[in-house]
Amino acid sequence: MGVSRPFAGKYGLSSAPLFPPQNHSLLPQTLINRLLFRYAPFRLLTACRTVNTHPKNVRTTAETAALRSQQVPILYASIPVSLLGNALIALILAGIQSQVLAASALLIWLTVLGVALAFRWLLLLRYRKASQPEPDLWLRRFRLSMLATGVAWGLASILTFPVNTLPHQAFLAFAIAGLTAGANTTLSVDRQSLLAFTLPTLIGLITRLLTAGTTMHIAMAAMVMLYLLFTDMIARRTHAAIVENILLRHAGTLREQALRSSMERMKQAQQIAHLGSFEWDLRNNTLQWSDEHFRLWGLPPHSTTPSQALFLRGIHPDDTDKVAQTIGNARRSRQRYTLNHRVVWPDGSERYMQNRGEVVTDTVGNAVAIKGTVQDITERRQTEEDLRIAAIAFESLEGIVITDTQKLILKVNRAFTHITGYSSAEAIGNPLGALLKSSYHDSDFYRQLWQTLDNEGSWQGEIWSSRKNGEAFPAALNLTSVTAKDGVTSHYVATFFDITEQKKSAALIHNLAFYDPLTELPNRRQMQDKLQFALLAGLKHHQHGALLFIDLDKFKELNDTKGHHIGDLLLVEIAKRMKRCVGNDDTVSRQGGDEFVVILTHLSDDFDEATAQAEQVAEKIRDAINQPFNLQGQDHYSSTSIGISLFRHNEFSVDELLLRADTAMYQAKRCGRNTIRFFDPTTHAAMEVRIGLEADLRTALLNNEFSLYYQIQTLDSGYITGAEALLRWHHPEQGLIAPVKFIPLTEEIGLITEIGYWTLETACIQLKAWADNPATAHLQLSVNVSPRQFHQDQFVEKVSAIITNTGIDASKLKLELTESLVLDDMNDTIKKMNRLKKMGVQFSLDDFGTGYSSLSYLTQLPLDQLKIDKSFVHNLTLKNADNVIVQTIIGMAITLGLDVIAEGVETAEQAAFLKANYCYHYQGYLFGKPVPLAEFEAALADMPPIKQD
Ligand SMILES: Nc1nc2c(ncn2[C@@H]2O[C@H](COP(=O)(O)O[C@H]3[C@@H](O)[C@H](n4cnc5c(=O)[nH]c(N)nc54)O[C@@H]3COP(=O)(O)O)[C@@H](O)[C@H]2O)c(=O)[nH]1
Repeated sequence: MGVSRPFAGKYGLSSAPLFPPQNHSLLPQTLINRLLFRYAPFRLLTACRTVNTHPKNVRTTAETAALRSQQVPILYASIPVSLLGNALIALILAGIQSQVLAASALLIWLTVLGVALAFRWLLLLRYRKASQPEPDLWLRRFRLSMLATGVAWGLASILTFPVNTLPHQAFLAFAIAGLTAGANTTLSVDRQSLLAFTLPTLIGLITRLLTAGTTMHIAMAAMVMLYLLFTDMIARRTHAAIVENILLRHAGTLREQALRSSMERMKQAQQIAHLGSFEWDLRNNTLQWSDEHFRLWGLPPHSTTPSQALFLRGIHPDDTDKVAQTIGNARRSRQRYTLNHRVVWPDGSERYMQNRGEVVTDTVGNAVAIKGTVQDITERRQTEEDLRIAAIAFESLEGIVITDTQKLILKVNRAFTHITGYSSAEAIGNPLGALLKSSYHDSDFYRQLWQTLDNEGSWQGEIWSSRKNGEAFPAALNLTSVTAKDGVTSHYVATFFDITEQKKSAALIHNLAFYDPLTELPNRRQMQDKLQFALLAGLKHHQHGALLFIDLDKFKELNDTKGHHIGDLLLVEIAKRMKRCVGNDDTVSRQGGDEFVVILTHLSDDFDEATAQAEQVAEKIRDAINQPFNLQGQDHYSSTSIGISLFRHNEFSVDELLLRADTAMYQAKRCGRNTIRFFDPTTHAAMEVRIGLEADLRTALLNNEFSLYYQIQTLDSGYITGAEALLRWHHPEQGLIAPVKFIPLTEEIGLITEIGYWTLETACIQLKAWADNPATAHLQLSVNVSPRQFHQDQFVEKVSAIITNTGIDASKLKLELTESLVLDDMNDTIKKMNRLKKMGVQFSLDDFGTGYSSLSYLTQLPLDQLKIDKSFVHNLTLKNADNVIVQTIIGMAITLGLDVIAEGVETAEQAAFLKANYCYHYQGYLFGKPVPLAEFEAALADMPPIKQD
């Protein structure tokens, strides 16, 4: 089978016959070849399977398949018409031939033909039913059916050939010629089918004509053969044209499909690459956009007609000028351009585009179009940005190491080199584990580290690593495994900081927080922690511990006289000596100032023995501190007061213990310093009361809880000369509290000055009130002054201010001073008294007789009165010694020209004795107890003053 030359050339097919004749010059041989090779029934039946391997006549399998798929339906579609034609011709032929032939012969032939046609009919039915008919198979079946039909028609020439009637013979030949002519048109789509039909049909006729033997018959046979030859030639041309047509259509379809799929692929590729294309025809200002271009502008493909306005509308306003300028320049210069700009989608989101274009020119160089592409580079930009940030981050101050899955180093950053000393080249390829190794951790540590990393994907912690120079350094390390999308670990990343400085700072902070910077001893906080530990867990069962509260005696004086730097030197030396006095398990701490606390642990189970042990250590400390100190070349002697409190497992809280030791220390101070005292519960109770009172006292003045009571001072005649103002504290819970219970405390805590001025001012206000009333204008008021208040620098000024402010007659104010006050600093006392004296203030020496009571100092003081202490008055007439003392005091007063008053006069006998001994001025319960103002004034009214002679 061949195809036409042009077609074959175009499609690589050959028009050469499948079995070309070997020698064209030999006509009989050619004929034989044709008959044997080209027209042999066997050849016909197998032709569709034959593969032509001739290089110039190669038809692709696809083309063959396409040909088959076109041929078979055409052939089967021709069956109904063909059957009808066959049946009609057969019946007409049988009708005509029956005139001259036996019916039996015709019947046989008709039956044979009927079977062949029925076979074709059934074949058609089965073909129609086949869901996916296999073209080769159905073609072979078709050809077989045509061969059967051809044989049946060939038999017609043998069985229905009338021997004697030429017209009937001619009719037969005419019918067969018509039949084959019809087949030539319907079967030329497949030459094999055509030949399968025509050859047996005509060979039957030719054979019958030749066997008739007449010249006419031989001529007819020759004519039939010529007919066969020419119809075959026509059939070949028709067939070639049909095949070419089919293959052309097939090739066209293929090209179209290829083009379509190529277009589709390009569209997909553009969509995947976010690459749109455009063409701008400058002559008519029209734009063509690809689907993707629309999408890049945030629009559905071809939802609108692309235009310059649409293009510019999509550009970010800030980029419009740049875009217009770049494209304008390209248009003028005919140059290609590339520019990046933003596009704002209708929903407001922004995308980054890369726009490339080139100018198309006509033959004379005029710009006629701009073609180009637009690509969404938002993700790429983001990735580039991420990479840039990652690169910056990689070069952070943190050491970074990236390893492969074998934990072999792939990459390190500059900080890594800076910290470890290893260059990138030295590190890469080495195991990370080797870098992390140091003698600070055992193998278990590293095993757990890698295990945690493998199991949990990360490890964080502090690790000691080594630098290149062998120096170990602490690092805060973070190990993380990097997993790919499939969850498989692809890398490990180690980030670390050198925390050497942090560690140093932390140690410094710790020292500052827990140690006293001067002595380097544990400070109060650490002492409390240690004490807490000793109480909870530090002591074995039943074992005792002891807390020593140590306060230096007169340290303030050293500080004040020699300066703080000398005081600091002493504290440092004392800390050293103390440390030498205790065991390794014991703690010496500095509380602040000159206070130290020592915790002794592991003392005996036996209380007495533990007491002895603690006392022994305390004495050792006291003795050590009693040794002279050399402070900048000068000897200094110091002493301490030590309070001790013993404790056992969790018996007391830290605060309780400290309070106990402090109380004991306070006791030691009161016992004359350089003393050791153990905590005594009685003292403690007193201390607790004292502490409570102290707290209350601090708010008493503010809360107006103080008042003055007044006690009459009278002459023997009953003339009331005045009163002594005595302070009273109305405690909100405890009621009235006597001065003996709180005055000493106010002196200790320094509140006495403030309270003293309140007393003085209140008394002066009262004096002024009395002065304004003629009935009381003569009254004097005695006010007690505490030593601390009197020795205050501003005492005189303050008293003066009160006198001035209240507007009293200063001579009506009598300040009572004690002997101890006066003797404490005689010079200062005399100066102050003289200054006040000049204002008119009077002075009485209180509690006289209980102290020094020396004439020598009395003469130096500007006194007005001596007040005989009530302790002597109490035993008057009962105790001769007191009688003598009182008589002596009265004598001294008379000698010095001073007034004398006796206090504590409770009985008439006492008053009589005093009067008999020339003391005419009294104060005591006999005349009146200290009472509130109203009572005092009522008593005044009841006891009208008796005029003195
Ligand atoms: N610095 C200040 N000291 C003050 C002030 N007010 C009082 N005091 C001192 O408190 C001490 C006790 O005083 P008080 O309890 O008020 O006792 C006084 C009298 O009540 C008591 N007195 C007087 N007469 C008798 C008596 O016949 N019998 C007796 N048993 N006691 C009597 O004497 C105290 C007065 O003493 P004195 O001041 O020494 O004259 C006492 O030391 C007060 O000084 C104050 O405001 N400031």
